[in-house]
Amino acid sequence: MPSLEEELFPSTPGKFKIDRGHGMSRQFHRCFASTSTMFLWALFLIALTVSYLSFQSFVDSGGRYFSASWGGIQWEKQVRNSAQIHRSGGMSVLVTGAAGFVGTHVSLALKKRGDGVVGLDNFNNYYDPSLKRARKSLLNSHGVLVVEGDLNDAKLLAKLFDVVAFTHVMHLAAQAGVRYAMENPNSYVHSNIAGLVSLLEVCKSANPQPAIVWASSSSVYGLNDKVPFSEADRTDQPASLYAATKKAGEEITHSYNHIYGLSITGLRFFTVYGPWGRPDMAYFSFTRNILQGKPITIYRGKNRADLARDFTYIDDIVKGCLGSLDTSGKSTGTGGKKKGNAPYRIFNLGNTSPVKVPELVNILERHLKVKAKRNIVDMPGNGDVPFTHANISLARRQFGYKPTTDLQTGLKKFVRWYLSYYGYNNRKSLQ
Ligand SMILES: O=C(O)[C@H]1O[C@H](OP(=O)(O)OP(=O)(O)OC[C@H]2O[C@@H](n3ccc(=O)[nH]c3=O)[C@H](O)[C@@H]2O)[C@H](O)[C@@H](O)[C@H]1O
Repeated sequence: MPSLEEELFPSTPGKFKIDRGHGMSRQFHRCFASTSTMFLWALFLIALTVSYLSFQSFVDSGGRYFSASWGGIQWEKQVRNSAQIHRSGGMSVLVTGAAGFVGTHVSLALKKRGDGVVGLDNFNNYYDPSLKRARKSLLNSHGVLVVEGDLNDAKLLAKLFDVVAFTHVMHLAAQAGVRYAMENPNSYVHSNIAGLVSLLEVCKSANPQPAIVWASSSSVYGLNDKVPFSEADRTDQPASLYAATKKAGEEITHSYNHIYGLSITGLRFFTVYGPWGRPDMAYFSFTRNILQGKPITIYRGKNRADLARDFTYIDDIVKGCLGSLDTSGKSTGTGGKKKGNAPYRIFNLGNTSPVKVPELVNILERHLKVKAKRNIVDMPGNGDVPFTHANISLARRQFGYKPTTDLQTGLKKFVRWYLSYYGYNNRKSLQ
């Protein structure tokens, strides 16, 4: 006896048996056959649509399945735990760039005083990612989860805001470095422009909207030669693409403040240094080279003038970041709609006492007890500015910002950390 399927879809058309003797029955049979065919086709199409949709959602969440590590009930639980507030009046903060230099220190300080902290970092290889992994371990050991992901992953950002109603965002993720912008300009656009906008888009739609404090840079003063640099000074002459993207960030955040009522605070950091610092920065790479007996290149400005920086110790910067978070004021919008004016602030966070680069090297030599092999060259046209010097009175007035660590003291702490981190303390002599 043929099955229903065989009856409807005979293997060869010739096998289809037609009963010529019974017209009614033949019509009925034809009608039945075509209804069943349509039914099966419909089933087939539904199945096709369902499998297409589930494949699509699988691909959409590809970031999760293919490249990294977020999503799922367990992950959400970890995010919630990390964001848990342990003091009255505390905040829950999303720290972007948490495995970076400033991000690590700020995350630890927030966690230590009882705030909830969730970190986000893409662990790119601009500099040794193993240092970022070590910072991540440090954060984990203090109960701070660092989610691995990129600012441009809007789905991940939205998910984080679904899981936690962050009160604040401390946005420190960026492509840093002044001179590297000539090598890899697109990385600055990717992180400092596109990444910033991606973050602001999610923040503006969040309900409640968080207040945002973010890292701008002293480099926005560019060719400004009015000293010390005040927030009201001109910032329309950037000397590097890095500076230009940070300046663009100030304008972009202003537009989100204006349209959506996001509370924004931009912090112009002045050459931040200290333990767990960035290996691409001069104080760090000079230390490495001096210890390895390699020469260091010291740039010199016009007319053989030494370059100078308002080097600022990390602990002072952390105090400035926390002071900014504490006084940020609320965003006013909900669901992407502005409900009133929100604060828009910009502060210098510097040390107010510039030091010439050769003097920085003198201090390192004393702490390391090793002479540097100095190679002094005229500053190439690489985006550097001759000097920086912060006026910090605005931050002092607003939240009592007062740096207390001079370069001599700060570098001593950095060198102690460096020797211990890279294992020099266990060796008989410095190499
Ligand atoms: O305040 C900022 O907004 C920026 O600070 C930092 O930039 P810079 O002030 O340029 O720091 P850094 O590279 O340590 O060079 C220090 C000095 O050493 C000189 N320098 C540098 C390298 C070298 O080989 N030789 C040399 O003389 C160099 O010419 C300069 O005079 C951050 O990197 C940047 O991300 C941003 O945050």
